[in-house]
Amino acid sequence: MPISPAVFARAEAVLGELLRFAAPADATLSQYFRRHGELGRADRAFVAETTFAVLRRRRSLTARCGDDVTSRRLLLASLACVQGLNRRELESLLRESETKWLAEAKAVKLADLPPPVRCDLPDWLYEMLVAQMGEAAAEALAEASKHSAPLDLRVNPLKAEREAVLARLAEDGIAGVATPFSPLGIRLAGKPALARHPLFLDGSVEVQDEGSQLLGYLVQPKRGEMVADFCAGAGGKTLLLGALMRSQGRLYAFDVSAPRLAALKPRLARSGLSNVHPVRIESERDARVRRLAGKLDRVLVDAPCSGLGTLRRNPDLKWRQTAKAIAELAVKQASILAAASTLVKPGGRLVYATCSPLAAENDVIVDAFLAAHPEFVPLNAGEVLRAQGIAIEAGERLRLSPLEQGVDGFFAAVLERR
Ligand SMILES: C[S@@+](CC[C@H](N)C(=O)[O-])C[C@H]1O[C@@H](n2cnc3c(N)ncnc32)[C@H](O)[C@@H]1O
Repeated sequence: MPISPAVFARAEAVLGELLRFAAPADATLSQYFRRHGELGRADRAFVAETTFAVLRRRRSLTARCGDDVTSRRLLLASLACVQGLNRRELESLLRESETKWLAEAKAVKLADLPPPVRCDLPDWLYEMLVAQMGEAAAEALAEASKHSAPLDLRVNPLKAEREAVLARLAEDGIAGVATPFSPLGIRLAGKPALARHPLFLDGSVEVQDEGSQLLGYLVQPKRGEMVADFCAGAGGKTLLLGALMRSQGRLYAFDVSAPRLAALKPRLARSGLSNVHPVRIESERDARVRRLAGKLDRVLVDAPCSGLGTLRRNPDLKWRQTAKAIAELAVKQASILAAASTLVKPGGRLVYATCSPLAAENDVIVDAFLAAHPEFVPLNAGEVLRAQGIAIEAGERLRLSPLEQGVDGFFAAVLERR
């Protein structure tokens, strides 16, 4: 089917909005779709996929476009050079005057472009990654981060078993397999709309990247324990922690954002959990936090971070983040980790995690914390996971990436109070 010029024009309009970077790309896209209810499912998918494809490779596509960089040309260059559509497939869209330009765009060799351009990273981020892991690894990570992520589900063990969920999904024509690491994960082959599926509505499954699921296993909460998810947000990890506790004990879901905690409410209702206590706090030094000092068995700090480990889902982040923002985040991360650590009782566990590959947000924060808090000692993250039957190659600190494990980029350190 030739691409309809009308749908292409929609993609052009959306890309124009996205490239202003006024808001997160997924929010801008959802708002556009809400304003344009007349767009069907296939058209929405085309708009979403083609515009995100440009965000993933904005810098190399810009280089291909030459002097005249427009949303239209970026989209055409992406369709031709990345998605590999030929002249005939693009016939319905191409203007006479564009054929020579497109041939030139296609002739550009990625290998001839400067490394940050061919990696589709801003200079500052490319340099940070190279300083940390070397050129080859930075380039490989950048490449793996340009692919779209699969849709992962997590089975809610209070409501269902993974095998039964897989069988039910297959009956409904939804192909999926068990994830290699998380005992509760399912990786779907496509991206079906699940919001109205009975398994989603009755809380048997939630959408959660496998990497995010593994962080719950690092916390490893037990029934009846006192636990806090310090930066709970909309509760992706809270729900797993609550289920691992078999809905027994007390699980505080702290966050400074009321809208995010509000988004946790319907998910909690579906999950069947009754041990979760969402609490909006003013800051990490809130009196409601201080009151729990020394009382908790496990605390997860899923710190606010650059999100640069989630570029497969949020490719706009690499263009919206700045080195200055990373430095500011680091100050916040250190402060949250220090405050959260005061809740942990002797023998209790503290897990610090981010969805960023940057040492500045990860090892630097944990190293400084350990230096200032000799009462905490590191546990080996790989051993913690393997002791639960999760066969993963990991050392003291967990480092997950789209390149190595095919999941979002996560970092986690497991600490124990003596
Ligand atoms: C990485 S997100 C959490 C994602 C969530 N844990 C999940 O799995 O869906 C970080 C969260 O930290 C929250 N946050 C920011 N500053 C905070 C603070 N000082 N104390 C607690 N939470 C904070 C943000 O509102 C955001 O929801």
